[in-house]
Amino acid sequence: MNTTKAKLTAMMDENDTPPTNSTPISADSSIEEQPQVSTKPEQDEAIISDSNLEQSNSSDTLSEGKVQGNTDLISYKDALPNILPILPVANRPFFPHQIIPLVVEIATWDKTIKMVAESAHKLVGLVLIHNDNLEQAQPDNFYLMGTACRVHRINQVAEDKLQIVVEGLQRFRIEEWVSSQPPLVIRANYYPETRYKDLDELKPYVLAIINTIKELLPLNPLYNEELKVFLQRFSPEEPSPLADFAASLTTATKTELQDILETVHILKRIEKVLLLLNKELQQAKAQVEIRNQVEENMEHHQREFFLREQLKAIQQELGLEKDDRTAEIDKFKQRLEQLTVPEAVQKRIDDEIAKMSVLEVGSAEYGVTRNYLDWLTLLPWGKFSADKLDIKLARTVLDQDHEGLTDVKDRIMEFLAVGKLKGSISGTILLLVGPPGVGKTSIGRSIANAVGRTFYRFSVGGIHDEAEIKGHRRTYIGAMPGKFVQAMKEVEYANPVIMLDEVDKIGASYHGDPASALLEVLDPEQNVDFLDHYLDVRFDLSKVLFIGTANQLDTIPAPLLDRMEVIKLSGYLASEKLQIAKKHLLKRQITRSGLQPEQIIIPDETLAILIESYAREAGVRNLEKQIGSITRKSALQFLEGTSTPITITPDKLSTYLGKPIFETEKAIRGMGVVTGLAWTPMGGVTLSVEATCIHNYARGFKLTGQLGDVMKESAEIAYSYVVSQGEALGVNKNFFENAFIHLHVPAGATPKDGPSAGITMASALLSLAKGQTVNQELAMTGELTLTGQVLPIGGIREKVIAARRIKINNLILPEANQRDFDELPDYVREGINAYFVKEYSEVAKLLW
Ligand SMILES: Nc1ncnc2c1ncn2[C@@H]1O[C@H](COP(=O)(O)OP(=O)(O)OP(=O)(O)O)[C@@H](O)[C@H]1O
Repeated sequence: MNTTKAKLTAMMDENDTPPTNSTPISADSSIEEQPQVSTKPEQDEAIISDSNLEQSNSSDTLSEGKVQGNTDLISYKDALPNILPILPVANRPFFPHQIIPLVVEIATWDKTIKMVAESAHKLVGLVLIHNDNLEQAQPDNFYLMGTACRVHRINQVAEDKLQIVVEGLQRFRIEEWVSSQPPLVIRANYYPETRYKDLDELKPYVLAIINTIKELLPLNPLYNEELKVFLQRFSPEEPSPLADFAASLTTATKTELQDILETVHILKRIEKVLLLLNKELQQAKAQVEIRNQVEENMEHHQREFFLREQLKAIQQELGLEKDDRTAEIDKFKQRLEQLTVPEAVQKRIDDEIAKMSVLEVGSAEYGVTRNYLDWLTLLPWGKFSADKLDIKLARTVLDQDHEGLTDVKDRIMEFLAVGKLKGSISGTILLLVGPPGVGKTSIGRSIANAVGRTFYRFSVGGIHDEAEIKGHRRTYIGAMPGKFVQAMKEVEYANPVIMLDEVDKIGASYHGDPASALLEVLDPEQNVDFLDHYLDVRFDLSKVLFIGTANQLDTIPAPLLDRMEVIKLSGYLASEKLQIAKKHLLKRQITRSGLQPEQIIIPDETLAILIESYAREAGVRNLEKQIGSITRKSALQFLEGTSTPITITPDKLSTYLGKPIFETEKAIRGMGVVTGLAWTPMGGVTLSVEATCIHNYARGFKLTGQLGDVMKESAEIAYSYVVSQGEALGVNKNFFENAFIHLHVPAGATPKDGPSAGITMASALLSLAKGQTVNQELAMTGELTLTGQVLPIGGIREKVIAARRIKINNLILPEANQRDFDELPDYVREGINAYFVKEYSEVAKLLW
């Protein structure tokens, strides 16, 4: 033995105790790093020869190993020494049939290995310990039964480790401790291996073991190797090694295995081993089943994956659809190529695409993400149409589309001119105010045409929920962006003309305040960074030209109105309507009915009567409808056989349109009746204020006609004024003493309000009190104060037009409104005698 090795002592590495690396389940790993052991130790490497074994004390052997009955006992040939050095093994006992490489710690076991190496028999006992701590291998820690082994080879495998190859020979019991400190030495009592020849009793058991091992073989391929090694050394009919071998194959616990080692009685041992083997078989089968299931699942997934990949490849090859997700994502990416997306938005899009690539197709969240990406990529980020800003062209477009409206067109041209100088027409919010059908929408459309922008129109009237403007958060089911983002998607450019209809009818409710949300959208300070709740990224609305329309200003929230540039359209005179009808409406309706212009003639005279009797409102929408009825009916006549052009003379109007809707409007005349002028969102109207004395028993004053608070107060002021100033105005001193007066403003079903009928009501009372009918063809408007001052009122243009309609040419107007009147176009003022008054006394003089 060389010096190094002589110095070495051996111990069992704590990881080395399981039988071989073929053990089905082993808690240790280092064993697998051990070299494979050949069944026959190689002589040239052997350090210890197996010759010259000492004779054992055969008288010490126990008879437990003998099977009772007609057993032909053959003792194991080797005689073994009484005094034996031992090494501890952890985790599993070592069985007599096994050959195994063990690694031992030099520091602890060098003396033991030296002792073995220097002995003639080269034997060592391997004994299982209770606590598996090889460093604390004290006598009381050892089980009592172990296996005597021959050491075949010793190799140094590391600085501090030796490997020894051992072959199990015989069971022994520790009889006595000779040395309880390393090297540990005991006196052994052996249980020699016995051959049980022709023992019929054992045969079925042996067969049972063999069959169970056979069953185990296909379940765990590692058993094959073990079995091969075993069969090279033993006949399968030798029950004792077979039982030990079978036990060593199992994954039974340490104590179960030690129990097998300690059961010397062969039949009992075989029974115990069979139990362990069966348990092992069940476990192995269960494991195989689980493995099969897992494999099956994996195969299923793999197959699916494989097929999907193949399908994708084929589709791509054929240029067919890609899978939905890839196709969608590609679509989004393609859209982005045309756009200039802000960085923050691009980041959001990237994040969402990444999310979409991992979500399960068909899951709710996938749908939400896809919709969101759809919106994000459909908006016209950085996409603008070029403004024309050609002033001449704009004028031409406006003139082509609209008759009259000179002042409105002028305002718009001014606006465009400023835009041209500034280089941008955005930032201003126009508001077109006027009665229905006067051309607000069509003016807006013409502006868009003139500057070459896309036009989008929607009504904000009746919006009660802020979310309609700013969108719902994506967490809502069915969430949508607000109207403005929807509009942007629709128009495909980030600088359209957006027309907001019915700004005066925007509502407020418990769902937030739509008016302030609208303000946020319109305000140039805020709309650069407009944040829609759904979109959740900012969109620049500052390049949009917003045009609002409304019938009146009163109901528009002040902060909103403040930011708007108001352009008023005040309804048309009959003469204007005639021109509009001739130049625009008639042509349009003839084309729509499929007629040729020469097939139908509607003379001016007929149009004038049509306007007077069927379409008297401020706008021209109803006029257009009536013309449409005539052209459609004419078209039918052509289809029914008429071949000559149809001329619609005035007398034929009732055949086409039925009875006239309006009787010729005349001012009602009489004592206590005075014609007033009023403004309504539908245009100007005339109204006759009536006063009468119900009785003379008691003084009193009564009002009817659906009057609002302001108008009621205005009536009371008129009454107080006339009563208090009665004498000065020429009223009989006692007239009001006992008179119960009733003042009524027709039409009784129409709600009215405002102070502008003050002088009219006072005049009605005065007429009644004086018993004098007022001058014919006189109409008036003006607010009255208690001291008789006449204050200015609004809607002069509408009121003048209304007066003209009923052919009243003498008007009494507040002096403060003279400028408004003077600014009216000549054709509106034509033939009107306006009397401007400052005090009621002046009115009184004009009445008779
Ligand atoms: N001055 C005009 N010249 C030519 N056509 C006109 C003129 N004014 C109105 N029209 C025509 O009358 C019809 C009604 O006009 P439009 O729809 O613009 O009215 P509106 O003021 O927007 O009404 P509403 O307030 O009800 O929406 C349209 O067909 C329009 O072209």
